[in-house]
Amino acid sequence: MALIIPAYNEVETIGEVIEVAQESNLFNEIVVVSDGSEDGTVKRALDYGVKTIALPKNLGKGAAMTIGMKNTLAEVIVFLDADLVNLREKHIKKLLAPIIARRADMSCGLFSGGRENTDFAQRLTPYLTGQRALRREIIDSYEELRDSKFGAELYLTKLVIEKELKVEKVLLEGLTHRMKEEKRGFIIGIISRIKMYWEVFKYFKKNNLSYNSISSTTK
Ligand SMILES: O=c1ccn([C@@H]2O[C@H](COP(=O)(O)OP(=O)(O)O)[C@@H](O)[C@H]2O)c(=O)[nH]1
Ligand SMILES: O=C(O)[C@@H](COP(=O)(O)O)O[C@H]1O[C@H](CO)[C@@H](O)[C@H](O)[C@H]1O
Repeated sequence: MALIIPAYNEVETIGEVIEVAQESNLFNEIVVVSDGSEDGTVKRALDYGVKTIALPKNLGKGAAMTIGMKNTLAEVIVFLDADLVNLREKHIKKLLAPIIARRADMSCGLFSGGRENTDFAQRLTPYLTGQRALRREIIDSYEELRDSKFGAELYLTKLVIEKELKVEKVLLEGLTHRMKEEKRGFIIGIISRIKMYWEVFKYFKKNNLSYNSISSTTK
């Protein structure tokens, strides 16, 4: 089992995410992909002795996830964002349980009871969550994932629709993340948020997805 953490300038939080994952002893491998970070993300990851790939420039979240997958042979993959706050071993166990028991092909972890604003965002768009576990065999196009940028979660959601995969939604109690406005300040945060939703929207349109089908995957 491998944990992949795509990370773009997440020095504040990545250490805690790696530490919890290491202490859980659940993973054979932890792969951090720094997506052109300019802060101390790479150094912080290396301090923990995990496999760390430092991309020289920012290629987008989908590319970081793809490069992470290409750097492990593990059959079961967990994706966690690097900006999580209050991550606990129980969250990782909950994400993995449906996959290990073969009840589901993918699990989607949703913030619950962490902070109202981050809970709210995930109630609104649960199919965009970055916290997932899956078997690598379900990925049918690394190129598509690589080029998807913030459409990466919609790519995974599209797989669920096309392949009629079984998804289990799990509540990750007390978990939250640093919002863009908290990481980058209000103005740059809002601009990054608009850019992110634009990338999600572009992927949605390009792939002729329907709101009903994507939202049905995390009902
Ligand atoms: O170009 C990017 C943007 C984000 N991320 C990572 O993807 C995860 C989810 O990103 P988020 O939605 O929090 O967006 P951000 O706030 O980083 O724009 C985090 O671990 C980010 O560091 C990435 O690897 N490359
Ligand atoms: O929660 C959300 O609405 C967005 C943006 O979160 P923040 O601006 O960082 O609070 O983040 C989600 O969507 C992204 C795009 O699909 C994913 O990459 C993130 O993992 C997910 O948390």
